[in-house]
Amino acid sequence: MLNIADLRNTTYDPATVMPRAKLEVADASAVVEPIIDQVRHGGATAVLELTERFDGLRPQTLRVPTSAMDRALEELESDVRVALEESIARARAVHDAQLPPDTVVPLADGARVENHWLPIQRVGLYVPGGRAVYPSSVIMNVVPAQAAGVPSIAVTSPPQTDFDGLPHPVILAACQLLGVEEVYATGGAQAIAMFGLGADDDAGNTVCAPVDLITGPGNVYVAAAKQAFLGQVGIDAVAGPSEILVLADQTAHPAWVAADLISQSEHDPLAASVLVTTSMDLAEAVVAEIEAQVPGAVLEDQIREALTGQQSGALVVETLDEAIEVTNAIATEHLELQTADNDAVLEKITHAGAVFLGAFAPVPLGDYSAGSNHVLPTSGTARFSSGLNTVSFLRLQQRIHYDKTGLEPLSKGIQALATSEGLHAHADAIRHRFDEM
Ligand SMILES: NC(=O)c1ccc[n+]([C@@H]2O[C@H](COP(=O)([O-])OP(=O)(O)OC[C@H]3O[C@@H](n4cnc5c(N)ncnc54)[C@H](O)[C@@H]3O)[C@@H](O)[C@H]2O)c1
Ligand SMILES: N[C@H](CO)Cc1c[nH]c[nH+]1
Ligand SMILES: [Zn+2]
Repeated sequence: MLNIADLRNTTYDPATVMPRAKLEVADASAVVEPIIDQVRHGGATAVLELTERFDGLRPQTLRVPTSAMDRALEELESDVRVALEESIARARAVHDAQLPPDTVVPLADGARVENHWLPIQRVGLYVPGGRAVYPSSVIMNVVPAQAAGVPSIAVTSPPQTDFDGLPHPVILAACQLLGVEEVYATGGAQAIAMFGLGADDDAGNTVCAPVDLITGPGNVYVAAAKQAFLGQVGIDAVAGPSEILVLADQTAHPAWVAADLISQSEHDPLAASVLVTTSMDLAEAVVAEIEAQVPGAVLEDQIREALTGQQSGALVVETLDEAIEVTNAIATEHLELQTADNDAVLEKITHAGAVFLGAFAPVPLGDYSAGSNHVLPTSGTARFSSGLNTVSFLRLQQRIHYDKTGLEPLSKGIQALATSEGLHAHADAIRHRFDEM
């Protein structure tokens, strides 16, 4: 089911050896443009109509009523509650530690600059709910926003047929545990449009106020809609399907590697599961394990489609350095290191959204409870971006404090620079303060 490519004694390009699945974002953009337009003109009623069209059911109200939120928490199974609370506590510890300190930089007498971090004022957090529902993504979006001090947090997730057109009750309960009261029952591009534009009811009352930043993972329609708002509203990332790469040598445990590769493939038929190894014996054992573990899996069809796609496979290379080079070139969302000396390999890893070290740090640990964030850069964007974190919800404001003593020694130099740029009014603004014009 997982194809093995033997790259030993061959010439290959690490950058193209493992192509990603083709994501039809352009096609999805054509679908989402009219959806966004409809929300722009029709507000909350349009969001409800579109929800009915794409999710097959119309929520009674777009905003989830408080009574439903309370009920979800009351009815939450105790083992799930305990696990959510543990996951929240660990995520809080990690995300609170990401809060950068303000700094004051004295530069000369009467001259200092301060670096001051400000929270984004209002954020809209998307929690997927199509093929699967993701209460864990509530935690991964809300906790960093709260760590950053965001005062206004709204969450949205698609309505579920089995739950009266409300988002999944565990999603609502997770919101309750986190103290988030503003929750909407809509998904897809219409949810992103609601956040980006705001939505009023037919009488002109605000149902959802527009947000300053939209974060959270989602399918290709969610990604295309986020892309459409780029530049108008902050966007964390335009996410692609989930990805795992396991870099392993002969010391790895084949059944566990196989299970980890299968785990991420159940997210999406386009999910990427890749093994990069120096051991043909391991590659063959992992493939045999996959053949044994997949039949009968709950999401077997989806798993098979993902594992047999061009984006998934096992690559056998000659040396550990080659394995590291291929891994860095792929720049995967999740990287597992399962080698005899993971710390030495880690030193050479430059590109990966998050790195999981050793046999007892599998990706599902990070998906739920490690404390790290599971909203991570996909599609090779780990080359230039980070996973969702506390700083994603902050803006750096530089505060410039100069008095006359501070400005005077720079006066002539600024005038010279401004004149060299042909910007004489800039020079004059300085000159006015020290010379008669
Ligand atoms: N990176 C992460 O942290 C992370 C976490 C969880 C999930 N994910 C990924 O998020 C994705 C979730 O996708 P999903 O589909 O399950 O849920 P989703 O909530 O992203 O999308 C469901 C919505 O898509 C809309 N939709 C469906 N078909 C449509 C169509 N033909 N035209 C217009 N709109 C349509 C519907 O409105 C529906 O509510 C998966 O790819 C998963 O791998 C990523
Ligand atoms: N692996 C996903 C991110 O790619 C996150 C997730 C949530 N629940 C389970 N998994
Ligand atoms: Zn996962």
